[in-house]
Amino acid sequence: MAMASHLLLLHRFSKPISMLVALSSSFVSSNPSKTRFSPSISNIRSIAGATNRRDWSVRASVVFAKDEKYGNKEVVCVTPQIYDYILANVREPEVLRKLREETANMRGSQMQVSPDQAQLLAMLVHIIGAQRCIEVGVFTGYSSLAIALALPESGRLIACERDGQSLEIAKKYYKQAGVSHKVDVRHALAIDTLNVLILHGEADSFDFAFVDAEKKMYQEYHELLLQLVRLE
Ligand SMILES: C[S@@+](CC[C@H](N)C(=O)[O-])C[C@H]1O[C@@H](n2cnc3c(N)ncnc32)[C@H](O)[C@@H]1O
Repeated sequence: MAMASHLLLLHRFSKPISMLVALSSSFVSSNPSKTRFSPSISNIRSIAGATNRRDWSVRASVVFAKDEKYGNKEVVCVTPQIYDYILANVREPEVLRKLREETANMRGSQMQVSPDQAQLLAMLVHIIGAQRCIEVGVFTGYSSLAIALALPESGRLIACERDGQSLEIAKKYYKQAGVSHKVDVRHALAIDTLNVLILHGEADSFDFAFVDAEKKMYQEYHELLLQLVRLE
C-alpha cells in the first residue's frame, strides 16, 4: 500500500467491514461508486450467517465468520487461518482489553471495532506521524482510545459522538489510559461538529480521519473531511 505523507481518511462500512483508505486527493472522489477498497458487501452478506460458536464460509478470497470470543463480529479476511493468526497475535493494550470487556455486555457492542482493526488504526496514525485526528462515531471509545494512545503527547483527536451515555464510558477509559488531554470530545451531531471546525478556520489542518457512524451520512462526512484534512 503506497503511503502519502499526510492525508489519511478512513471510512468504516457496515458489517462485514471494509475500510476505504484515501491516500491522496486524486484517490478520493465524491462519488462513492468510484472509491476503491470496496468489496461487494452484498455478495459477502449473502454468505449465510453462522450461529455456531465458530463457523466460517469461504467464497473466493473473502471470509465471513462469527466468533463469540470477539463479540460475534462478522469479518472479512483472506483465509480463516490468517484471521485466526491475527486474532491470536494482536497486541491489545490492557486498557483496551478492559474497555472491550466492559462494552461486550452492552447493547450495541457489535459496533465496536475489533482489536486488529484498532491496532491497524493505531499503526496508521503512528506511521504517518499524525498530530491532528478526527473520529466520527466514538461509541464507548475503543477505536478513539487506540488512536489517542498512538498519538504523540502533543497530538489531538476530535472525537465526535451524539450519545452521551456511551461517551461517559469513553471518557472513563481515556482517563484510565492517561490520554484525556489528547481527546477533545464533541458531544453533538457529527455534521455540526465538522461544520463548526470548518467555520472556526480549521480546514486543511488535520492529518487523519476515521469515520465509523451512520452510513447514510458518509458522503456528507467525506466532503467535509476533505476540507478538514491536509491534502499536501
Ligand atoms: C459503529 S459505532 C462506533 C464504534 C466505535 N468506533 C468503536 O470502536 O467503539 C457508531 C457510533 O456513531 C454514533 N453516531 C451515529 N450517528 C451519529 C451522528 N450523526 N453524530 C455523532 N455520532 C453519531 C452512534 O451513537 C454510535 O455510537
